[in-house]
Amino acid sequence: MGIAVLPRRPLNNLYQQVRSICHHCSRAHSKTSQLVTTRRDFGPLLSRNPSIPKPALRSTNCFPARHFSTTSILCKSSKVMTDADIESAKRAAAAKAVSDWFDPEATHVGIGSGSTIKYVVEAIQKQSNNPRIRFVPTGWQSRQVIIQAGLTPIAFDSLPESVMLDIAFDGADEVDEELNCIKGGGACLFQEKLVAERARKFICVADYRKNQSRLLTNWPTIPIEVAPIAVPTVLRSLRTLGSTNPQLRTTTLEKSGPLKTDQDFFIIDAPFKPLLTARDLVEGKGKGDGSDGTWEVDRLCQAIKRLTGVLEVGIFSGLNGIDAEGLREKAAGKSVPVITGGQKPVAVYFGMQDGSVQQRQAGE
Ligand SMILES: O=C[C@H](O)[C@H](O)[C@H](O)COP(=O)(O)O
Repeated sequence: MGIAVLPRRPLNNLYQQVRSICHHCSRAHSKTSQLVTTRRDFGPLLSRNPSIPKPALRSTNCFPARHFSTTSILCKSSKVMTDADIESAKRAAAAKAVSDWFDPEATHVGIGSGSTIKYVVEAIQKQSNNPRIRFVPTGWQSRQVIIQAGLTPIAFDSLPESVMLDIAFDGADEVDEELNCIKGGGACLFQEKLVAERARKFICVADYRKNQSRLLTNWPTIPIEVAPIAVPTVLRSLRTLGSTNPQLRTTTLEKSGPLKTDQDFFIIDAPFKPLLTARDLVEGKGKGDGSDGTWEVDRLCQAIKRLTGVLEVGIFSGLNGIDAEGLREKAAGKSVPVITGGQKPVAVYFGMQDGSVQQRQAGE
């Protein structure tokens, strides 16, 4: 099941905006369709909607369901998905991704953050007990997952200059058909981008809810990591770029104030209209530079990144590891800047509702 929200309306009006679409039949549900929801996912966003009630069966037309992990929508033609089903989907995708891409003889492996990555580490553990592999975490939680699995972490800034990671695995909040990703739903994005760019190949693992043709279809906002002192300026600038209601992310405990990242920075969540792909630009579906209200993924990422006070943007776009390697080979021996790996995954694995795993590779 997926939830779509009418674009360009303030987040606090979501009660009026939500409509639901069945991933299985791709039709909007009637007003009598019901959801079972849980507060487990999207926690940071809940703080902006303190009046959100406890998990319950509710009518889809009065519930901000896209800010929750939707565990079932009672549609005749669709499988009812429980939390356990979604976790199984993540585990299946992780197992397949690791089996296809993890080399037990690797020396350095990047490990992302979030709820899916623990299944990746679980699958790695089953495949290898090679003590020589060093695992590079992307934040505090990621490091804990590595340590608890009995694997050996190495800090990103301890990597020898010449070392590139053999591979990096990570999750995503949404992936489009060109494999651009939104990341940072769990407030990790800066270190994830460092690690993805340092890897020869980045492999993304997610469940079916993240599989969308365009970014900002189901996931509502772009997470942006910002220096605390710059928050008001960046919020203003984001509005001029076309984000209707960018919000500083707070913790679920209101008195704790803004949520802090691993760098002690803040996160702004900025909604935009669904983003164009590079192909959309070629097909003339919009200018993609904000001037006509449309943004192409990579251009929006660059425009936000240029704002003073922004540490990093939760859009992973541009080159992937294979593209970057091609450029490195072309540049060999020439005095050009070092080209690191790409931000985009070379392959994405989605755990599907029916228990299967759908794989999408760059260039398909
Ligand atoms: O900030 C968190 C990271 O970008 C995660 O990789 C992303 O939010 C996906 O997380 P999950 O695997 O929990 O869906």
